[in-house]
This record gives sequence, C-alpha cells and structure tokens, in this order.
Amino acid sequence: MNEWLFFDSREELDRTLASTLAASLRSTLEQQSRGSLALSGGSTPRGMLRQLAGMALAWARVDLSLVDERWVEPRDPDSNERLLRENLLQGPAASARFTGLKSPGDDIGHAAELASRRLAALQQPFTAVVLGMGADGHTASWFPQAANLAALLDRQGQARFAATEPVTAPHRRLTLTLAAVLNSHHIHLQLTGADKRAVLESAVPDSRPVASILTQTRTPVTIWWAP
Ligand SMILES: O=C(O)[C@H](O)[C@@H](O)[C@H](O)[C@H](O)COP(=O)(O)O
Repeated sequence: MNEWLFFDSREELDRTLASTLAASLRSTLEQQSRGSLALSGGSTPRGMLRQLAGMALAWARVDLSLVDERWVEPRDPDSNERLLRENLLQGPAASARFTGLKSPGDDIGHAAELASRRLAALQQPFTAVVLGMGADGHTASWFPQAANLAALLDRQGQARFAATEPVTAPHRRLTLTLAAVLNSHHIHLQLTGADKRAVLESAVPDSRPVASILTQTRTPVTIWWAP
C-alpha cells in the first residue's frame, strides 16, 4: 500500500507534490461540490505550500484544515496556522475556506471538541492528507512517550481531534487522530534528508508512531522523499 517517490531535489519534490494535490482536488471537484485537504505544519512543507498556492483550481470550493497545531497564538512564529496563511492562503488559494485549530483562551480540550465538530461540517473523506515526520518518527502530533499516544492511534476511536502534550517537543498540541487521518482518499508523507529516510525505513520494527500509517491498509500512502 505504500508507494515511495524519490526526487533529486526538494524543489522538484515540492513542485510535483503541489501539482499532484491540485490534480486530486480538480478530480474531486468534478465529482462533488467541495474538496478538502488536511495539511501539516513544520518546516518541510513550506516550499510545497507556496507552489500549491499558485495552482489554478476552484479554490472557493476547497476546505483547508490543519492536521495539527501547536497551542500558540496564530501570530506566533511556531503557529501552523501562520505557516499556512503566509505560504498557502495567498494568490489563487486565498479564496479557499480555511479553518484554524487555535481558539481564543486556554481550554485546549474544548478546542479539540470544537475542531471535531467543525470537521464534521467539512467535506469528508479528505481529498488528501499531507503528513510530515519528525526525526523521532512522530507524525501529526503523535509523539513517542505522549501519555495519550495509544488513544491517538486507536483506529476504532471516535475522537477526530484530541489534545496531547509531547514529552519531546515544545507546546501542547491539537491533532487529528489516526482514525480521522485515515478518513481520506490519499495520504502523502513528505520528508527530506538521509536521517529521516533511515528513521522511516525502520519505523515499523522500531514501533515509531508513523508506523501506524505504514501498516494500515485502508488508505493509500505515497511517501515523498528528497535528499
Ligand atoms: O506541527 C508539526 O510540527 C507537524 O505537523 C509535525 O508533524 C511535522 O510534520 C514534523 O514535526 C516534521 O516537522 P519538520 O518538517 O519541521 O521537520
């Protein structure tokens, strides 16, 4: 179920993944009124997001969601919402319907419930979900050693979003659960560098959180790698 695509450069990967996502959205919009993407934050996706922003498609019919969010204000440099606003919600893609995850106040548990209810109103299954991966084998905000990692990775779980407290990374997080991520027509896993490739290649025997994406057979997975 897992297809690997290798690229000579990160720029070529970014261009190709952006074009693939745009083509998937166009195809979805030929069959239904709206399409939807769930996108990850971090540093890896920035170039791809910029490429995607310029793609010509009916963006007003697209729902954009975050896979996860750091529990910081949207103006914070660590905010994934800020990453999307600065790199994707520009140009043609600015007319997409974006729903952020950080709500006012500090009640992250309530925000998880709110985000889950909002997700129910979005086009589901997702047209696609884009994941990254950390050097510790986390993806989304499913961090090793997190107290509720098992619940986040429960494929029968009912929760769509959940709050979690990484042990190995800053900020509380709001994240899609595995069950919610699998409710997608396609999962794209984007990572770069030899170190992350090695972590991914041994993720299953090492029981890394990302292994839950690699071992499932419900949703097709494409792995996008460049040096
Ligand atoms: O909020 C986040 O950080 C992401 O959703 C997270 O899952 C990310 O994909 C990995 O941590 C990789 O991050 P980098 O691309 O910065 O290495």
